[in-house]
Amino acid sequence: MEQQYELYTSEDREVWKQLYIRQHPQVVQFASQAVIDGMEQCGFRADEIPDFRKVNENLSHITGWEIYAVPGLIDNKLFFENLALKKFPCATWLRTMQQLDYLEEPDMFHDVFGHVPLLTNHEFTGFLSNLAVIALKNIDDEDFIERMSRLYWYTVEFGLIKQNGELKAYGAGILSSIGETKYSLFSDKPKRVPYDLHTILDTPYIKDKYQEVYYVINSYEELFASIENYSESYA
Ligand SMILES: C[C@H](O)[C@H](O)[C@H]1CNc2nc(N)[nH]c(=O)c2N1
Ligand SMILES: N[C@@H](Cc1ccccc1)C(=O)O
Ligand SMILES: [Fe+2]
Repeated sequence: MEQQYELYTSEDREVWKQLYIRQHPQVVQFASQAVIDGMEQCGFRADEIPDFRKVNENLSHITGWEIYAVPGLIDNKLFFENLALKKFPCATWLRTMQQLDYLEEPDMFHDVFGHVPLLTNHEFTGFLSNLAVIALKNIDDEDFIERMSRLYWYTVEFGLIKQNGELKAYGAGILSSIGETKYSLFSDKPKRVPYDLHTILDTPYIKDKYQEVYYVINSYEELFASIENYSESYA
C-alpha cells in the first residue's frame, strides 16, 4: 500500500490545518523537549499534509527509521516485525472535523504528528526496536504479547516524563489529542505514577477514552534500561 497523496481532498487539508494550528502550540507548551526538537526536525507545517516520501527522506538520515502506509491497526506480529526493522506503520486517512479533539483509533494525524517526532530520538527508538525484538522472540505467546502491548501502550502511546522537575507528555496518543494533552498533565481524575515495568505489564489498558492512569519516566534511558534484561528473565 502507498500514500496516494493526490487523493487528499480540500477537507483533508482543512482537517490537517485545524489539527496542526490547535495542537502545535500545545506540543510546544506541554510536550517533552525531545518531542519539540523532533517536531522541528520533521518540519511539519499547517498548510501541508506530510508526504511520506519526504518524511522518510528526512527521517532515514536522522535515525534510519522509516514510516510506511497501512490502512489502520495491523496485527501484532506484523507490527512488531516492522518495528524491529525500524519501520513504523502510519495510517494515511484523516479524522473528520467533528473528531478534532479525540479519536478512538489512530489516524494519520496521530501516527505522523504524534509518533514521528520521537522517531528522531536515538534513545527512544532504541527502546522501540528492542521492545519489538523481545516481542518477536515470544510472538506465539499470547499472554506475553498482551503484556508487551501494555508496555507499548503506557509508554509510546500515553507516556509522561519528568523534565527538570516539570511533567511533560511524550506519548503519541496524548500528543495527537487536543483534549487529552492538558487532561493527562493537569486533570485531577487520572492517577500519575512512577514508571515501573512490572506494574505496567500487569495493568490492562482502556482504548476508547481518556486514560485513567499515566506512568511517568525520568528519562528515555530509563525505558531503554528497563527492558535490557527483560527477555532473558521472563521469556
Ligand atoms: C503493540 C500493540 O499491540 C499495539 O496495539 C499495536 C497493534 N497494531 C498497531 N497497528 C498500527 N497500525 N499502529 C499501531 O500503533 C499499532 N499498535
Ligand atoms: N486518541 C488519539 C488516537 C489514538 C487512538 C487509539 C490509540 C492511540 C491513539 C487521538 O485522539 O488522536
Ligand atoms: Fe499510536
